[in-house]
Amino acid sequence: MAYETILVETHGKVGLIRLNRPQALNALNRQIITELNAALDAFEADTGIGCIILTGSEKAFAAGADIKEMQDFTYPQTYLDDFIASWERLSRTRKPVIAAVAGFALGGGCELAMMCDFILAADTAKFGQPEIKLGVMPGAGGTQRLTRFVGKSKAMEMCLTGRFMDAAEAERAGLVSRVIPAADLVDEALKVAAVIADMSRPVAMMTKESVNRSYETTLTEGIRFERRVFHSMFALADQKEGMSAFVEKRKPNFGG
Ligand SMILES: CC(C)=CC(=O)SCCNC(=O)CCNC(=O)[C@H](O)C(C)(C)COP(=O)(O)OP(=O)(O)OC[C@H]1O[C@@H](n2cnc3c(N)ncnc32)[C@H](O)[C@@H]1OP(=O)(O)O
Repeated sequence: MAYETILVETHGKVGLIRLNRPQALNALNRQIITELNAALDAFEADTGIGCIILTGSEKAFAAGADIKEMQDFTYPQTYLDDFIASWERLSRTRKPVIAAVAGFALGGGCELAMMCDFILAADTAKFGQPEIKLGVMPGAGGTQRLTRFVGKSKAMEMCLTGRFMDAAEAERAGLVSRVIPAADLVDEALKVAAVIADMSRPVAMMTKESVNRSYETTLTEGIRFERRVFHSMFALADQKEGMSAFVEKRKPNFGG
């Protein structure tokens, strides 16, 4: 597929997807979501890729859903088309996905970042759910994921006032895993992604699935799920390789 609104690169075992509609601060229209989903499908199918990075530009990760495209939508159209459902493709990605966020991550942009497995933020990053200022509310998981990440009080304040959170506040609140100088963001994300991509592929994917399960089940069920998946890892050659490498004082070479 030829892409017009995203740039796609591979760096060794890492797939990099860059949102690229600079004239609209990466506002998320149908085309950009369709292309993002196609790139995710391609990286998932590529056995050479072990980790994916989603990033934007220096000014904007994404300034939200495309307001100019949305402004004339009607209720029957949004319902019948199940508007936004296709965005969830990102959250169903089985390989690990890192969001590398610089500049604005607003509305659907913040929601897209939260669908990734963790967020590395540039010191320029600004997160917000300003939909209320447009007469709507978040529709791509903002009220749910933001609340789980930063707690009810902060999520409620952000969704009800549209206030932006800077990178330092986002780190304190647990929305992002780390803040990085803007100039180093993508290089650092590539380094982190390369570390993940060198791990056992099935173990990384099962670890992702297990951490995500904690958001969807009770503690007892989550612990049971984790233990069963953990047991299954002893069927993997990578478990033998990882533990032998430790005992033999060498670097493991995981085959996946
Ligand atoms: C997922 C769901 C269901 C909902 C949503 O996501 S709703 C959208 C939520 N996001 C927003 O409300 C943010 C809207 N944008 C802004 O508030 C500002 O653009 C800004 C604060 C991010 C940046 O302001 P700045 O003054 O630096 O830049 P602008 O001149 O305002 O923007 C440049 C250029 O980009 C267009 N733009 C920006 N955001 C969007 C958007 N979400 N949809 C469509 N277009 C957007 C903006 O109109 C301008 O283009 P023009 O010069 O051609 O008007």
